[in-house]
Amino acid sequence: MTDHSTDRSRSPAVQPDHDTQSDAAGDRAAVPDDSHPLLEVENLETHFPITRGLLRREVGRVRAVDGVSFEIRDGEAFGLVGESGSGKTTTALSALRLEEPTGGEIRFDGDSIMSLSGADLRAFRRRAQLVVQDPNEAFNPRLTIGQAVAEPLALHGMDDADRRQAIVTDLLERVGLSADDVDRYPHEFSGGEKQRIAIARALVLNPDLIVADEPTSALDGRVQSDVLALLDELRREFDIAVLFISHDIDVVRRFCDRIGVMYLGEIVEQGPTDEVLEAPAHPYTRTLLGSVPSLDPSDRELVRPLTDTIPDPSDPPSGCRFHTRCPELIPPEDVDLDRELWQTIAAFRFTLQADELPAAIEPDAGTTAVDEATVRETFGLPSDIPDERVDRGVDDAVDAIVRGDLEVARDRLAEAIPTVCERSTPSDGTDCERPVRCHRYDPSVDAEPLSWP
Ligand SMILES: Nc1ncnc2c1ncn2[C@@H]1O[C@H](COP(=O)(O)OP(=O)(O)OP(=O)(O)O)[C@@H](O)[C@H]1O
Repeated sequence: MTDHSTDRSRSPAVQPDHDTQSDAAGDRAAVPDDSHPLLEVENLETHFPITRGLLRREVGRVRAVDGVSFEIRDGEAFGLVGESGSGKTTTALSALRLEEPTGGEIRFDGDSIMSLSGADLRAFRRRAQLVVQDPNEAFNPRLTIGQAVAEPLALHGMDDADRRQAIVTDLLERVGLSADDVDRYPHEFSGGEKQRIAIARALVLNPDLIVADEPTSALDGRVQSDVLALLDELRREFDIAVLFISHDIDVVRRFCDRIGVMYLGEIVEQGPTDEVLEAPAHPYTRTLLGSVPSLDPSDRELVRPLTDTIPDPSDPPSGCRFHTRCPELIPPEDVDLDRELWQTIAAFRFTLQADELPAAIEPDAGTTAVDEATVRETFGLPSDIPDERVDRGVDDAVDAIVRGDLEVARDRLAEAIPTVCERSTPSDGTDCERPVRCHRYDPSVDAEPLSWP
């Protein structure tokens, strides 16, 4: 692998131009589209085996990351956003080979890092640094922060102690601490200060890429904002690319040039931050935002998933992984119900499937058997549905619930309302100007793409 770090004149000891702005939002055009791809992730897969017994026989796999592709250009901030468990951290750790990918390809500065080892892997790690969520994890309590920040320099062969000291004090001042702090210990600093020191430590080897995994989520509001502004300022000063992990859309909005939205191990939508957040195309992105943006804030349409249960990544739903929660689930071609009724019936089906049973109809909750009226009322189901097949399926399912046979209820609904979203796996659709993994953007599927005001 070629080491370009010496080509670059952004050693921490060099004074860069301080005339930068701390809020990323105003300066997104700073990364030209044709700039160099620094990190290329292609079809990345990281599965964790689930084992049983003394012989640790493999009985399944957690598909934490399952076919993820993105790239980050020089100096660009790319964010991964999604609910807890969607695979953001595993993607970030895999990109650094701190977690071993089980498939796919990762290139850094044009070279594959998949089979690096020994000195080559160390050289790569020098250029790609990690900042973790909890700054307490980042420090050995027995080392002063001066020693902690200098440690990577010594490990990578800088023997000159005076030079190390000069770089460390310079960096500490840049992150808002004082040169006098070098002899103090981690416990003497607040959480926000420790995260600043962790950032100084990540910068000390003059990296090209920083992977920041929820770097501010352990901090309070104001401190969070200051640390974020610092990270943003430094990445611009030193022209560092950042892979930024967060479940907080507002943080990502402020910091990232482009984002990828993750759900159950996949990126379902990616593109420039403003475009994705102002015109979210994937139904999952809309549920993450909680509403569809509108020019008139009083006209915002609230968007909620059909069910709250995130499926198990060791057994993800077939077809589109979001289909069990998707408010835009595509009805069968021959079914023509109004949108609200269709959503009610789909929510009925997937609530039963997820075992999210409301207390009123839990089979073992009450002393009296549940009756049909209660089931219909609980799920908001009308007594008559203007589609014969769906009406019969819902009737059968309601009867089965009254008998306490949930298995039959689930089967009847699955038969009555099949959907392409469950049957086939979406590719990144072509009816949208950016990659969106949803059947609604597949021209061969009979369904309207989503629009926004
Ligand atoms: N070492 C591991 N062994 C088995 N399963 C794992 C391991 N690490 C992560 N997982 C599982 O992989 C899935 C993705 O986890 P990951 O931490 O990457 O998600 P995340 O989006 O970063 O969530 P969070 O925001 O909660 O950290 C989860 O189901 C998690 O339980």
